[in-house]
Amino acid sequence: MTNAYNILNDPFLNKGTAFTKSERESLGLIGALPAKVQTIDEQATRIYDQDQLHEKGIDQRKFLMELFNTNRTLFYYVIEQHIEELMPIIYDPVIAPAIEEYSEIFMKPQGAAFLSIDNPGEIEASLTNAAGGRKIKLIVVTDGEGILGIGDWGSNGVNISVGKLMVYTAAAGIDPREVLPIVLDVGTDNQTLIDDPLYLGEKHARVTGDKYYDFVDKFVKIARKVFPDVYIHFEDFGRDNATKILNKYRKEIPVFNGDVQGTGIVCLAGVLGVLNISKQKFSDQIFLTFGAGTAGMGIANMMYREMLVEGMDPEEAKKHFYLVDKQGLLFSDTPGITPEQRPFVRERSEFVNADELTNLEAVIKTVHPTVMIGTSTTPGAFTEKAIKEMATHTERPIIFPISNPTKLIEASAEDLIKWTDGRALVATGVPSDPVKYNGVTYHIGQANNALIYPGLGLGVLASKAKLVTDEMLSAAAHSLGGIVDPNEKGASVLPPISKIRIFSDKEAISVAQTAIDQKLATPNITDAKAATENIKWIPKY
Ligand SMILES: NC(=O)c1ccc[n+]([C@@H]2O[C@H](COP(=O)([O-])OP(=O)(O)OC[C@H]3O[C@@H](n4cnc5c(N)ncnc54)[C@H](O)[C@@H]3O)[C@@H](O)[C@H]2O)c1
Ligand SMILES: O=C(O)C[C@H](O)C(=O)O
Ligand SMILES: [Mn+2]
Repeated sequence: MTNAYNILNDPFLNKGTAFTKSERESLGLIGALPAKVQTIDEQATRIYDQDQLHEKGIDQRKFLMELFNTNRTLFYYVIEQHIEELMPIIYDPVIAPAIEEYSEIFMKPQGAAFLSIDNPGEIEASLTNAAGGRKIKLIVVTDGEGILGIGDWGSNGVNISVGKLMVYTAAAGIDPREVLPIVLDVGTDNQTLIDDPLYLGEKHARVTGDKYYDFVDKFVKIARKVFPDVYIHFEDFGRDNATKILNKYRKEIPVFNGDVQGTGIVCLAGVLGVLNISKQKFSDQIFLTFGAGTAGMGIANMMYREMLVEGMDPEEAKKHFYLVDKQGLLFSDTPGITPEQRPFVRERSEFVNADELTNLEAVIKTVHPTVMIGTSTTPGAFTEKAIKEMATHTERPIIFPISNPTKLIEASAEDLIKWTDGRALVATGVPSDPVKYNGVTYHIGQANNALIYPGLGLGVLASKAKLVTDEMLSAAAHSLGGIVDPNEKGASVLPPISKIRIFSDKEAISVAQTAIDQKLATPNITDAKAATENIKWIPKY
């Protein structure tokens, strides 16, 4: 192939119409492009205008993916110029149909590595091939079992790895040449995919048990061998595996789970944001977790640790938590308690009406939560009656319905504001428009782990941290304050996506500093700010 062909088809080298006259001469591109030499701004305007012509989000996404495949610099330039508008297109919520229809709309593998449990001997070659000689520092990996709240999407789930990595670069300037999206294809229990003649993954039931864990372990070991010091972000694993896998590796290598830890950090940051507005105390809060799965328990643990950091006795702190799942309030004798739920379950003897606590409303009436977080994948579960009940016992109810995508949200921000007469402090997992109520415009924070994992990652990579500790996670959560003015009427409980570059930087520095303080950073890294600045990638030619 000619040089021109190779360059114009390499998303890391291609500048398209922005190649200058002299570059065209020296690279053998003469005549391979139209005459006009454009600036990146001119290119970006053209791309943005074209993208706007598509009515549906999924079509906008397809158009942007073409750009992603051909010119990564311009792609990120456009995304950064319009981050608030385009993040929902490249990420949640439009990522959900893009995953469901992945096999149907497949065009290019987008540089991902597809690792099949049927061929564990190919892991090393697959990683090497997908990296194509690039030095990989960050991996996002999924096994596709628990994609957002939409369940098992098998190897289609690779799109969540691709999408999460896009946010890393757009939000925190992680170098896109140093990242690798991965799917562990261990089969699928989704009959729709098995029946779909176009499905591109392995067509058999999910492999479980030892064979599954051995495969995950092989992947981790080989990835760390092929890409020394690589930071591994696990995403959208199933409820039985997510925390188990995280705990297996987190004391040995730098790993992170987006759903467990990421959601925990962003919700803690949200509650801290609320308390800045309402001037209440963290240690006075009563937490109700609705949907005590991967994310729900990640959040409960993060809040619990914050109680301990504030000096509360562990047994006393536990009393601030109530878990509600399909079975109702979770008791020590409730069938089907998970290992993660076990430390937070209650005793029936604590309640005179324990047997009645089988639905959300009854639980609210009895335990009077001040904070309620929805991670149940159950749309409409926060009913008007339940919310009004909550609001009779607390002046400023803190309510975060964060199930994704949009169709699974427990209640809309608008309803929550109306039902509580503007008293609720709300954040949602998907972006929500501001709510106008009684002359006040309420800005709704997005409690999505995307707000915080990019900054955390930048801090981990900048400090070359050996591990990701609870202290680093806590630093990440605390770093988000000070951006929103809490005294403004209708203020958001979390900073807006439009400022994500600013707060990601702040967060990264705080995380890197914690790694340095904990002696987990590489010894020659002593200045968190400089280290963070040094590794940041900026989309420019
Ligand atoms: N905003 C964010 O950053 C963020 C992060 C992670 C997950 N989430 C969302 O949270 C939801 C859950 O994700 P997960 O990974 O924890 O899934 P999961 O399957 O691990 O947990 C879901 C839990 O909800 C419970 N549940 C189901 N129906 C219920 C009902 N009717 N009442 C009470 N509980 C019920 C399940 O039994 C399970 O324990 C998803 O919609 C996901 O998109 C959001
Ligand atoms: O992907 C998201 O939007 C957040 C979260 O990781 C989820 O699984 O819902
Ligand atoms: Mn997730």
